[in-house]
Amino acid sequence: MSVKLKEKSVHDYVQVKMGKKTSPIMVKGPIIVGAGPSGLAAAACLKHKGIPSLILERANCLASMWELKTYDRLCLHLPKQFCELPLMPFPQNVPSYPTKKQFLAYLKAYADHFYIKPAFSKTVVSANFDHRSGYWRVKTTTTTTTQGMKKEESEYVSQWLIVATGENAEEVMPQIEGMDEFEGPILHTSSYKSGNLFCGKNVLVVGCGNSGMEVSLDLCNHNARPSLVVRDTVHILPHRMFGKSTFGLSMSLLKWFSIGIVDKFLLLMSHLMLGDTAQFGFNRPKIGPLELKNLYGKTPVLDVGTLAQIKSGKIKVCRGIKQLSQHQVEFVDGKTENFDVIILATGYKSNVLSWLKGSDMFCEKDGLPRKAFPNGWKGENGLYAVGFTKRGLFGASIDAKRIAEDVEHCWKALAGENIERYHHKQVSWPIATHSCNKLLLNQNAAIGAFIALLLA
Ligand SMILES: Cc1cc2nc3c(=O)[nH]c(=O)nc-3n(C[C@H](O)[C@H](O)[C@H](O)COP(=O)(O)OP(=O)(O)OC[C@H]3O[C@@H](n4cnc5c(N)ncnc54)[C@H](O)[C@@H]3O)c2cc1C
Ligand SMILES: NC(=O)C1=CN([C@@H]2O[C@H](COP(=O)(O)OP(=O)(O)OC[C@H]3O[C@@H](n4cnc5c(N)ncnc54)[C@H](OP(=O)(O)O)[C@@H]3O)[C@@H](O)[C@H]2O)C=CC1
Ligand SMILES: O=C(O)C(=O)Cc1c[nH]c2ccccc12
Repeated sequence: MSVKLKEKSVHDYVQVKMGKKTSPIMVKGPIIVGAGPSGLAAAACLKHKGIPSLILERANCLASMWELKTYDRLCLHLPKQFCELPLMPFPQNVPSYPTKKQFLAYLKAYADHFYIKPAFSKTVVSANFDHRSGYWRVKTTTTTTTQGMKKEESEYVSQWLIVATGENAEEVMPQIEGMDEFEGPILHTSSYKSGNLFCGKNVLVVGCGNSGMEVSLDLCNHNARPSLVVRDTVHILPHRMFGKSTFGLSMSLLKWFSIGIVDKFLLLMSHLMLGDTAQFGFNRPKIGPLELKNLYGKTPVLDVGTLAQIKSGKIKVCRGIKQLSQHQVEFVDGKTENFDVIILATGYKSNVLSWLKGSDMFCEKDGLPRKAFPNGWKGENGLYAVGFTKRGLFGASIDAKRIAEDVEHCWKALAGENIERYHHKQVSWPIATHSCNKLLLNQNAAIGAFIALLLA
């Protein structure tokens, strides 16, 4: 059964002032942290089941990682059917590998379709489960610049908390000896837009994941002189094989063959199509590409033309960095070279541990769920995680569907006890006198204040 609810925006939530203290904002349905693809997918799956939710987002736009932290030439590496969110496919006129702009347009249409209206500029700074009340208490700060810098603090309360802040929430900024002495700019790929700013410059790109490889190619196409730091082993695969996407082909093969066999096939094809990558400085890991992704989440590089530029000598490959000085970089093999700019393509990390308190669902080492895929989505006390599977957008969609189903069980229990009253007596929804809730919850201000008192 799905329960139709009146649409609500964050402005409809009740906030009660009690003296100087602002009362918590009671949220109907789950609080979702993050308005990226994962948060949107979770909100849409819930909405589809008639369950409202509230997304808290630190940026002032949807999918801020895609909007603000990606380079101009970025396209999805995987075909669109592996990147669509639940319940709404990409439009047919979008190409197989959507551009960043097309992907963002799809996400906007998705949010509009499901009437998802996140609360923007709300950075979640802490989330605690209150065992007394059985509710999650989520604190945010808002920084507004309209009347100078103004910091506002708010608290939101719900019995469900869905973490959707992503595997790429913060940049990994390595500490390299002599970094302070280097006189040129040092930037992370999250602030790199295009090679046109670097024409004629010697640029060192640190890190050879998909970002580092593609940024090196972009620099090359804009007549900069890139060098790429490769400190460890990496799998490079052709982006396409037999006119099909390597990823899509692998997924089809995995239906029939073991991961070991598919990996052997991928390595053979890669050798035939790209040659021995070790000759160009890319030693392959001992574990095959799909197995490595599966076990450790390390994504193989899907080559979109970088290797050809390396073969032609337009992009140089260097070993790990030993230290930096004013203009120079010394590598671990003793070589030194002058550079104008350093671009850190050193990846990203989760930020969950910095704000989620009192839960051991996430591992202290990497801020990802402790339980391996496909079980990482569910924690204790109404806590969920979406988009931490190391399986890209496809993994996020799987999580979102599971979470919505799980919340629905509890929501239905709620509905079962209140549906009669909702329909016949026209009271506001939900009035929670049910097994999942430990508190009476209404959106009316007086009860809001009462709960605020309990929580204080
Ligand atoms: C360059 C790049 C390209 C990629 N391409 C692909 C691809 O082609 N296919 C694929 O499947 N995957 C791809 N990925 C993987 C990527 O992780 C997903 O595409 C996707 O963005 C993940 O969505 P998400 O919502 O989990 O995280 P994000 O998109 O990172 O969204 C998380 C949101 O949470 C917000 N947030 C973080 N902390 C807080 C806080 N404390 N309070 C409030 N809000 C907060 C952030 O501002 C952000 O808007 C790519 C990743 C990168 C970096
Ligand atoms: N079009 C697309 O679909 C694209 C997708 N992506 C995805 O975005 C995610 C992030 O990718 P990306 O930004 O490349 O990050 P990754 O984490 O995939 O790669 C980071 C790279 O930096 C290296 N590195 C880290 N620290 C250092 C250091 N101190 N010195 C030298 N090298 C270092 C890592 O090496 P090591 O392995 O040794 O730690 C690794 O090669 C991935 O999932 C990727 O697939 C990215 C770009 C395009
Ligand atoms: O871009 C990413 O990081 C992704 O997670 C997408 C992805 C999931 N599984 C893969 C296997 C090979 C290449 C990319 C991916």
